[in-house]
Amino acid sequence: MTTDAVTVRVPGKINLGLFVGPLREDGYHELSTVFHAVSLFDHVTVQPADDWSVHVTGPFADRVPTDGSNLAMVAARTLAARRQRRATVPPVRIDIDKQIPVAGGMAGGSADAAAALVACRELWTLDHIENELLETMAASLGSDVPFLLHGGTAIGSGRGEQITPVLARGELHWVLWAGEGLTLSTPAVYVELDRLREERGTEVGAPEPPGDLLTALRRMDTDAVAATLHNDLQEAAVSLHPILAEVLEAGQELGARGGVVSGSGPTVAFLVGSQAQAIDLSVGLAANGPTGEILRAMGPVPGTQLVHRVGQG
Ligand SMILES: C[C@@](CO)(OP(=O)(O)O)[C@H](O)COP(=O)(O)OP(=O)(O)OC[C@H]1O[C@@H](n2ccc(N)nc2=O)[C@H](O)[C@@H]1O
Ligand SMILES: Nc1ncnc2c1ncn2[C@@H]1O[C@H](COP(=O)(O)OP(=O)(O)O)[C@@H](O)[C@H]1O
Repeated sequence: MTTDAVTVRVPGKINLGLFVGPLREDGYHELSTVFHAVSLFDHVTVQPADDWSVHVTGPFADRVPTDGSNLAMVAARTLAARRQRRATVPPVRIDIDKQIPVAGGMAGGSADAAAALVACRELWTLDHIENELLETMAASLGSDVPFLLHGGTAIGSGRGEQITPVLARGELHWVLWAGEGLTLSTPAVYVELDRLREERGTEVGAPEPPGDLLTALRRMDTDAVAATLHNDLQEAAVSLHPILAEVLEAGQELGARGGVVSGSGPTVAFLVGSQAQAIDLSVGLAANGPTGEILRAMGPVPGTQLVHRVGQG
């Protein structure tokens, strides 16, 4: 049977803990982060075509590039280059249903790259490309990409690309605030953190995995998780977009157990105790908080998953 189209589902992520070490010589910062995949999913479909192309639909589609810079396209071509050592592969048309906010600190581009790797491996029946090699390719595409292959809750170390799964029972309920048209560039936020640290003369040591957060996750104690949410990039994100301080305050006043900027932001993630509380908080934020899109999600959820394969033959 030949496969005509493959669809893969992939989640966005938030960082429950993000501890940033010193700037390394290669331009990256040493990290210790706790990634958490949440139930906002992009769907990426690949099918053979005459030319390479990307087509994006969904609420955030107008903010996503459809040229060769789209990370799903970069990923597919990276895998094709690998395959071409053995045989040529036809170009693919890539369709992305984009539900993860763009340039929001939820790794939507990285998610699409991870999905494209898995979808094209299936489409091109590259069974000899094992998960380990796929992870190496994922890391070459971006520091967040290996986590999106795994999903769940996991520690990221190195520059974030080395993944160790974390035991986390049960579910966490989230309300996400994504500023309409508000974006932040990841490198710009890291640069701002370095600037703030230099201004203050802060000594920066090697980042450590956060023991208190990991214990709270093992017990799935929502209040303890809320109390240990932490992001070293938050002050840099707030410095670049001061409205984020108002968003964090509004969420707390409206009943969130805890709140944190996700990754480099500007998406803000609020933790609540149940689905009912998530509905209450999202209604409150929509009515009384700073203007933004309010989304609800739960985590942890799995990483890339094959959801559909259409074949003939
Ligand atoms: C901040 C985080 C937290 O999970 O996520 P986002 O908020 O972007 O989703 C990540 O560290 C982002 O990872 P990702 O978006 O994959 O970044 P990459 O493409 O690897 O790197 C883009 C740029 O970010 C900076 N960078 C990234 C990772 C890292 N550990 N140190 C860095 O200084 C570097 O300037 C690098 O050139
Ligand atoms: N498939 C994609 N989805 C989203 N953004 C993409 C994609 N491919 C490339 N980009 C670019 O990557 C930038 C960062 O997007 P994203 O991964 O959503 O944010 P973040 O790094 O904050 O998590 C966007 O501004 C966009 O120009």
